[in-house]
Amino acid sequence: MLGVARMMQQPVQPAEATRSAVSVKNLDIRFGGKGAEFTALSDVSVEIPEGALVTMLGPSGCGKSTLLRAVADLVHVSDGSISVLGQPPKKAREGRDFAFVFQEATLLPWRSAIDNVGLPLEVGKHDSSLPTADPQEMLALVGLKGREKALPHELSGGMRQRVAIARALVTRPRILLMDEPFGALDEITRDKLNEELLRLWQETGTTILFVTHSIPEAVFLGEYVLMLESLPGRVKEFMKVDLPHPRKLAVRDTVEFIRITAKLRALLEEC
Ligand SMILES: Nc1ncnc2c1ncn2[C@@H]1O[C@H](COP(=O)(O)OP(=O)(O)OP(=O)(O)O)[C@@H](O)[C@H]1O
Repeated sequence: MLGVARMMQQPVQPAEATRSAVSVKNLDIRFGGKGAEFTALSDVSVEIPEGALVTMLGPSGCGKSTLLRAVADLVHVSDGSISVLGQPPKKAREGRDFAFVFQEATLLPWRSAIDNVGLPLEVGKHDSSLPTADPQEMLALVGLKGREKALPHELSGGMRQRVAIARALVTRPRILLMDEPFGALDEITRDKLNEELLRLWQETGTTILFVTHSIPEAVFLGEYVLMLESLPGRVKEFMKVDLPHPRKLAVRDTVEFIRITAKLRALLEEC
């Protein structure tokens, strides 16, 4: 019966279907051994269009990070499937098709900003077929031109996170997976980085999957918002954000922005 229901369920799709960067079909993720099994994600289906910036919202523990980690081949898929640019996540990882940015910048404290950015290139330097970008250019792209030689402790939290983003971009990933990357930053820095991320997204054309706890951040950044509900984690909503680009922070004062955030807040309360 479950199988029939699953076959009938269609993946949640954006209004204008384009090529998918990430295709998730009937995904189940369970943790723990037999008898102590916990279902983190159940029957999750979603299509992330190539080049889209999709923000992910949902109550704590609903499985946002688990979904991101499954796309990155860091979590075992119990049932269903994930396809990243038409291949299994493991293949996409080997081809460096995606990069991950975490809440903490996790820079090597003894390496300068430029050497931290260049680190992924050292790891894959034996394989000349892998795409690379110039670390200096990537630092300039995130607004850190002139700070190449600075050590992580000489940079602010926001600057360290920019270094982490530059490091993620240095392998020219087609997909950027971001797990609450600005969650630990103060509001002013976060606002600034939000605007910069939108600029980066438009300049690079990278597909971005971005986890956040902030509804305004999800709406400001998102071309689409994916909302998960909890226990077990399921898709609650996949919504297009109809706000024009390029977006500036002032868009948050518009009636349309307030309407969208109110709608999402109401949905979140149901989760
Ligand atoms: N490796 C693991 N082993 C066992 N349970 C896990 C593991 N990873 C995650 N979980 C569980 O899966 C559920 C989803 O966790 P996840 O971190 O994905 O949620 P989240 O939505 O990202 O939460 P938050 O918003 O609080 O960061 C939680 O109940 C968590 O305890």
